[in-house]
Amino acid sequence: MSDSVPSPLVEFQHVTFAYPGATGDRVILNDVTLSVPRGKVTALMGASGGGKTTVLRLIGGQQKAKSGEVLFDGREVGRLSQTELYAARRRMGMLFQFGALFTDLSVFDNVAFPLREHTSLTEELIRDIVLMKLNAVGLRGARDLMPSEVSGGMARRVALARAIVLDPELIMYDEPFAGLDPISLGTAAQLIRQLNDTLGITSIVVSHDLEETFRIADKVIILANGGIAAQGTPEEVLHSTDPLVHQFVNALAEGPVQFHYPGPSEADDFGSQASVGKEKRP
Ligand SMILES: Nc1ncnc2c1ncn2[C@@H]1O[C@H](COP(=O)(O)OP(=O)(O)OP(=O)(O)O)[C@@H](O)[C@H]1O
Repeated sequence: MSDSVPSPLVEFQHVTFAYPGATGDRVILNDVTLSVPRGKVTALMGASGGGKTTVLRLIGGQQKAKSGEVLFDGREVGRLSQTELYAARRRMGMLFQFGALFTDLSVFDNVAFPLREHTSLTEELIRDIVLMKLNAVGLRGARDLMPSEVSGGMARRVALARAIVLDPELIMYDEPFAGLDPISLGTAAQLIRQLNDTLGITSIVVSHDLEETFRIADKVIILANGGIAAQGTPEEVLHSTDPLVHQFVNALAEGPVQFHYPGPSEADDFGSQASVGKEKRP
């Protein structure tokens, strides 16, 4: 059998996940099947609260699927022993929203932290690795600065250097562009693409920024209403005729994905004469 396409690094097979709620379980993912190809940049997009971060947490084993399988490199994450799970997590880098740095450690020591914590490498080797990673994000010269002395965009890059310092096979970015100005955003996006290709890693990017994300992604997965509305190349997704996807790529507030988090009706909260969002005239 010829098998030239490598197996995906991450696969979800019929995954259902719910958070317990006061009035019963709240289903966040319902029978979700998706795959993340090796060596590629996969974007995970969808309306706020749609479960994107939950997908990352299921991959990292911080949450467990209610049913279905979450596979990392062919092994079911939910069935790993504690030791195996830690070993799997060391193969994953995670960069959460603002990638908080330790404020009392220099840029260098921030990046060195995982190496000192998880390896017994000599300080000499640590120095070389840290400077190599800082070089990869263009900040070798900033090694002695404290986090309070770097800009937001630079801090993001330091956090990125720290996330790749243990040479992960998979790197998960949760909203890496949040709060960045357009120029830093473009740089950050290019950096994600470049690191993916030069380090030969697999990247998952959760993002709300359609333009930049579609530009750097090889694959786009759109989550909506607990399921997958689309998955394919950016081109395929852009031309999807699915109304959910159309709403999303055209950033429409009204459509099959509801803007409002489920809750009491406006009439319940504001009375039957409510006209929320409309200014009252004096
Ligand atoms: N620990 C928790 N306990 C209960 N509910 C949670 C918990 N974490 C998240 N949720 C709920 O699960 C849903 C999905 O959350 P998640 O963070 O995965 O969404 P998201 O797509 O990443 O959203 P955003 O784009 O706004 O970051 C949300 O409605 C949220 O309120």
